[in-house]
Amino acid sequence: MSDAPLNSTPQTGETLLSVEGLSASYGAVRALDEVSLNVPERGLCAVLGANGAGKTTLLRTLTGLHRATSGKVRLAGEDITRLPTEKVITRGLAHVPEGGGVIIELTVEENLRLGALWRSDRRDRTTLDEVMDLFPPLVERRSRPAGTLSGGERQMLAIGRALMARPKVLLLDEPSLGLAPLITKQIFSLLRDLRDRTGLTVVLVEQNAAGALSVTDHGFVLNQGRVAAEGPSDGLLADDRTRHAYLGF
Ligand SMILES: Nc1ncnc2c1ncn2[C@@H]1O[C@H](COP(=O)(O)OP(=O)(O)OP(=O)(O)O)[C@@H](O)[C@H]1O
Repeated sequence: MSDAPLNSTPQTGETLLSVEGLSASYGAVRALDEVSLNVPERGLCAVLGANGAGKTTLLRTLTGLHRATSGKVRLAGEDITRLPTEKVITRGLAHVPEGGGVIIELTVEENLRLGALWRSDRRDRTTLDEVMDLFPPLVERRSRPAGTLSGGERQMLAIGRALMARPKVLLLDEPSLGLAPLITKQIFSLLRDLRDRTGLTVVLVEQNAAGALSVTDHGFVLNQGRVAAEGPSDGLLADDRTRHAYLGF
């Protein structure tokens, strides 16, 4: 999506994000153990698993916030495994952390502008207007402090801020956390619309496995730092063994 307008039409694509044998540890705790997965261009993928399965560590390692002990991460064919986080962002990976991380004292617009800080080009205004178009509820709240927004609106703002960097891939860590079921559903549909309208590639980390599988195309299930199952989301939803063993429903 980096140079295309935010409303360009999606087409099917090849592998955009490739993870090969990725391992990461916290001291003696091996949080990721040879994780391999491929995310296609314009894919909408879920990464699922119980508490402590390694989902957050996977996202943090992809974006250079945590160092891999071995393995490779490639974005559009380029090895980004050892790049510092700011370079990973400029290459096209944007990360919405758990809780969104918006700054409540700043206005909606100021939060959005922060997302463009790492961009090398200076088309701030175009991107701000494009992002506002994607999230109509943010337009009328543009000058209000982010602290006055509802939980769902804050999550929208966090997503919008990540889009300001014009990413190729959007990584989201548990956007449903703390949201009511109806709002969670709206955020999940919004991600799907975003992918459909802009061609963005989305990786959605979730503990709400049923909700995430109902909106994504493909799912990866982590268990104790390893990929325990993967496949089309509707297949995983129908797979009793995987659901009972790893997804808790
Ligand atoms: N800062 C840390 N220091 C030590 N161990 C950690 C740290 N962060 C995570 N871990 C451990 O690494 C493993 C993977 O944790 P991670 O947070 O990646 O899992 P998760 O699937 O995101 O879980 P959750 O859904 O609870 O966030 C767990 O065993 C966890 O206890």
